[in-house]
Amino acid sequence: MSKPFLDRLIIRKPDDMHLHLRDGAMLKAVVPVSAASFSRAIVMPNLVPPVVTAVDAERYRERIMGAVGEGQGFEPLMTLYLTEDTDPKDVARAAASGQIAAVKLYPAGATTNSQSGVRDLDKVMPVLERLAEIGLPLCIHGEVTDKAVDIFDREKVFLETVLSPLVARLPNLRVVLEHLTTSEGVSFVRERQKNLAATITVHHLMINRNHMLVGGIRPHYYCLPILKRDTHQKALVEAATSGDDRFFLGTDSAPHLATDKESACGCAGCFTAGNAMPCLAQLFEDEGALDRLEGFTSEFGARYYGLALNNEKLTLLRSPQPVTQTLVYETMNGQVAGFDPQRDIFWKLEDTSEA
Ligand SMILES: NC(=O)N[C@@H](CC(=O)O)C(=O)O
Ligand SMILES: [Zn+2]
Ligand SMILES: [Zn+2]
Repeated sequence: MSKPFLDRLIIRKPDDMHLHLRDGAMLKAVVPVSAASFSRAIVMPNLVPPVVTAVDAERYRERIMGAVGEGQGFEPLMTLYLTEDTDPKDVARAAASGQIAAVKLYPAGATTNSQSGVRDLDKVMPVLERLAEIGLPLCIHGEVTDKAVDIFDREKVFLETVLSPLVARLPNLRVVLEHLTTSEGVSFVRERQKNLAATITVHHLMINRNHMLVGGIRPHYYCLPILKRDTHQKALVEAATSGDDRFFLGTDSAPHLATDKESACGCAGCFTAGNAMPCLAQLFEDEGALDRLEGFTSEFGARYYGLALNNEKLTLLRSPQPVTQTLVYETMNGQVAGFDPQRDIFWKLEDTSEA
């Protein structure tokens, strides 16, 4: 028997556990896009200059709130950018006052605006020890930066040479391995009993490196960690749709101006905030796992971070025809390309703009 046909899906409003909102004109353009689908977001601190102190985070939070659209609700959950000069006492104070939800570790040079990140893990050990004591999560961009390591292997090598010894040394440190891209990463998370979870992005679930490189190079799919081969994509889909609560959504929606990506040396990042939820509804439906979407997008992340679940709802509608995706977003400084999932998406957000 065929499954009952659903044309409306109402779920607890999602949280985006990994999001880039930038600043200035870009911030104004992208905050309302995220707020349409998400109640809360873990906001990445890789601005220029980075969000390093509690005061930086507080000011940034205010700028974000100033960009939330009329009638929208949105709660930014702030993070601090870990540097080799970060003071453990400052972090503990900011955590105790509720100003931050996590600290973010960027290996220096690994990704966009990571120059101020960590070169020598020993230098930040006092901060990590304090995080383990107070139970504040450490979000990690898990790639090595060694020039000798192939870009497609950088996550796997990070797990072996950095994360494995780190979690052995600090078993009480609550880690979020961000934007997981490999089957090795999926296994690594599954094998640990506690204090390790991973975010998975929409783009790593929907596409693989062939979509980026076959028939022409598509700069809007260039992101870090770089898209891997389809076997890894399949492992991520399996993890995300399995109902295992150690895997949850972090879109890593990372807007750059189109001109900065369509370039001889283009920026890394995919802007997925606008159609993240319709894409995921399609993916979970195609996998026969629509009943597991809500856990992945709206429950597992909140629980890992020790947050109450959202009470608001998000309604997704299924249309009989594929829905045209928004591929161009305007900002005061230029255009940003929306994510093209390269497959038919029948789901869309309910339009709540009319009274
Ligand atoms: N993911 C990306 O490709 N880019 C992110 C940085 C990051 O999350 O690594 C960005 O800030 O542009
Ligand atoms: Zn990253
Ligand atoms: Zn990111």
